[in-house]
Amino acid sequence: MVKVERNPRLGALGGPKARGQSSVPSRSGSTQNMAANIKVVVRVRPPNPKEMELNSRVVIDVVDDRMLVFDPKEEQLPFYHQGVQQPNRNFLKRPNKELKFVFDNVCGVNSSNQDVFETTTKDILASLMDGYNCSVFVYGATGAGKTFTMIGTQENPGITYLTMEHLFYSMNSFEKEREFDISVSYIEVYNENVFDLLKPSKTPLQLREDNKYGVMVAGITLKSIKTSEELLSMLESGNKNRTQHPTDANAESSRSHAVFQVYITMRYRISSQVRMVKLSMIDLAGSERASATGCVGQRFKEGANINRSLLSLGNCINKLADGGSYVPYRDSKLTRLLKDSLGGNCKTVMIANVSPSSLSYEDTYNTLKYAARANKIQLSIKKNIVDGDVRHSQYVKLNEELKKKVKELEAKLSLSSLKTVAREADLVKEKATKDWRRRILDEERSLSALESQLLSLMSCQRVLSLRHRLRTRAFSHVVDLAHRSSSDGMEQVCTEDIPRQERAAESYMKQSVQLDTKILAAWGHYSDCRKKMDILCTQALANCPELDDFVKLIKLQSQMRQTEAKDKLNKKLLVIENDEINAFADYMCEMPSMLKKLYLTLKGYDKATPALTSEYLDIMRKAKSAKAISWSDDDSESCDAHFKFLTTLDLDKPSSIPDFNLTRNKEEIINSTIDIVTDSDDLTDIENREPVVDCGMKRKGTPIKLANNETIIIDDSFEALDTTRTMSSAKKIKKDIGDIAPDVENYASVIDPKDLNSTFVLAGKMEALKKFPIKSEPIQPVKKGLSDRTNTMQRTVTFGDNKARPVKPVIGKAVAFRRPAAPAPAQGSGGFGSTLSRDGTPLQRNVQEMRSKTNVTEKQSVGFKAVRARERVQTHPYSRPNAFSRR
Ligand SMILES: Nc1ncnc2c1ncn2[C@@H]1O[C@H](COP(=O)(O)OP(=O)(O)OP(=O)(O)O)[C@@H](O)[C@H]1O
Repeated sequence: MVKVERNPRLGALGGPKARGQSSVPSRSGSTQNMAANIKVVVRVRPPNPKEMELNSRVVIDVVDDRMLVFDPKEEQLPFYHQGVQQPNRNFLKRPNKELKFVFDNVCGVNSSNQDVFETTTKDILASLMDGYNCSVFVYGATGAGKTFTMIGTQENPGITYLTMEHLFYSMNSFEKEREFDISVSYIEVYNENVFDLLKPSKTPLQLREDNKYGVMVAGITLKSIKTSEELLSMLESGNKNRTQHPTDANAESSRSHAVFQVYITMRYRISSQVRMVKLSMIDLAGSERASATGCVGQRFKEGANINRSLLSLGNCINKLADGGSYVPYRDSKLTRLLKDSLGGNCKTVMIANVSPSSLSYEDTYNTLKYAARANKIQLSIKKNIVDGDVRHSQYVKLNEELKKKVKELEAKLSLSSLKTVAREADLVKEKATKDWRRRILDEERSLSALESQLLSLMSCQRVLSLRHRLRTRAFSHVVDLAHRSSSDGMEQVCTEDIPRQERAAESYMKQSVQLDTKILAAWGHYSDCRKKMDILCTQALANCPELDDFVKLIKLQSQMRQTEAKDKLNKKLLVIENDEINAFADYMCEMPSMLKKLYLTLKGYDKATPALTSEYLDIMRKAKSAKAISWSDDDSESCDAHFKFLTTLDLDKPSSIPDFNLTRNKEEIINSTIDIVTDSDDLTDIENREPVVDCGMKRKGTPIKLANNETIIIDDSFEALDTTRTMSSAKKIKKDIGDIAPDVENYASVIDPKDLNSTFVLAGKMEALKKFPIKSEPIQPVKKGLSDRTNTMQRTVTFGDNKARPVKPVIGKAVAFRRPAAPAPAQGSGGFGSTLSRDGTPLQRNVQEMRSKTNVTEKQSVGFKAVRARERVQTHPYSRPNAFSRR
């Protein structure tokens, strides 16, 4: 069976003429696409001496200029056996393939390079001059005659020379109408490296691929030539640089693929049309079998690389012939270089060189197969024309495009510069914001430190104030107990505590003054810092409004610090108050049972009068009700000023520790004298009375610190005379009232006569004064109170000499706390806490004696009785807390 490989182009186009007709020269200047196949020409070289020597069989039978038969049937002589012709002479012999191939041209063994040129590049030269890229490459096994075909010899130049010669001839013929510019390059691909043959270098050149210009060799040398002779000498020198080594198959075997390229620029003189075309002429290295070439070492490696690149070429041809979408051009440098020739915008001629000898049977067969496959490759080619007019219009268009692009770029640039400016502005703004933040934070740190210090001092102030309040309360109670107790032991116990309390009060005064001073100083610093901070925040917000949240946060932090400090303080106050309440609760629990015992004892002795019983029952009733817990939902408005002071930390307006006994300022106290409020005559209902509240009015039993550092306690049973007069006037008074005020002498002996603020005691003055007619001058209303000394009631007392003298009577009795300093009498000077009066007699007895001395009537002694009654009542433990709780 004969296998026939048909060229499909034949049927479709009807021969070379049909293809030539498809090439329509353009006058319009526009590019025209054209579909064409690769032109495949097979050249069969003559048998070389070796083949002839070995008498190898001829496996190529060239039928005509387009057809050949591979491995044709051999002509067999008839074989007769016993006169009978036998069908097969040699049974073991492989049957011939007898494959018929039809190509665009087949050049037989007798064909010259000129013949090959005529059938190959001469045709495509017309296309080249018409504006098409053209490509010629020779393919075949080693020693098949590729280089001979391409380059040739001196006597028989190859198609490169012939083509170029013809090209120059054509150029000359077109010289009148076109201008030509021609330059050439010559490179080789050796071991997958590209080298420049016109400028030999060991450094390989790199391939670059561009969508518009296709594959390009970077750094390639382009030589301008004017004549074919120039080309010939150039090819000669280039070939000398080409890598060639002798092999068993070829004495001058080319070990590289050589690519000769001609770049032609044609400018039409009339139309200004420009056509830029490229002619590529490629002499491939031959495929080889190691067994045939006998290559080892470097040659073997070369052969492997050659085969690899040719294999890639074969793959590309197969893919292109099959119409595959992906063609593996990038598999090798060779296929990358031939990409344009095989599948791009190029008219391509493939010359397949084969040996006619059966020694190259396989190579020839493969070459023919590849050639037949390549013949199927459909190319889409177009003219590379740039019309002169078009060029002008294109220039205009290009110019406009470029202008547009310039504008775009300028816009981008200005936008970018705007952005840069904006970014710079942002940076400046950011820096300013950061700066403000830093400044605020620095100021905040200082403010926070001062604030913490101030809060700490104020907290200390509050705690101190509370402690003092509690201490004073307890002290008052002790004093009451001491003063009213009928038990000497109790009085002794209480009075022993007095000096300590006195020292504590003094210490408190000092501490409070120190604290006030410190707070005032700290507040000054804090206030300054806060003002600075406020100014800073205002400025920051004016410059950077976005700092609003930050400033709010800073202020919030300050408020939080205050709240935390207040919480801490309140907890502390609560603990202190709680301890106090617990102590008082214990006291509360014990007292009723004791009272009950005492009452029952008295009752047992039949000493419990109805009034006493009534009082007892009343007290017990109150005790029961006091035990009951009552919840108060009163808000802070019902709290006293001291409580408010304790529980608030006002950084806007720091306040001094208010004296819950003396609400006036210290200076006022110092400059004032004392008005003593008395319970008047009837003291039986003492518990039902309103307690003395502030405004300087002193409750009985309240210790009062005088300006001369004396502390007195008020007793309501006598009148005390506060005087700012000299001692002489005091003595005068004493003289005037006689012996009814015996302790004046005693007391006066221990006070500084020069101290006009000294207070002395006129015991029993009330009774004494009653003996004398007193002319009251009710001109000015009586005003009790420490706040305004000038309003103190004044009386004119007419003493024994009938001379009226202004006297400033003070109701009550002021008894000095302080024990007289040496040379105080051993038996005591009658200060408070002593069981002795000023004259050394016990207080109770003193009273009795006073009564007897002054002959006070029973009616007049109501006051004394009242004292005793009050003593009984006020020893009741509930009386004091109750009184305080209502402040
Ligand atoms: N048509 C021909 N007429 C006369 N001699 C030829 C012809 N073709 C080839 N030869 C000779 O055959 C030998 C090998 O040819 P050539 O070097 O061209 O082979 P090649 O295919 O280029 O081999 P390689 O691939 O190894 O370079 C050369 O000596 C050459 O002169």
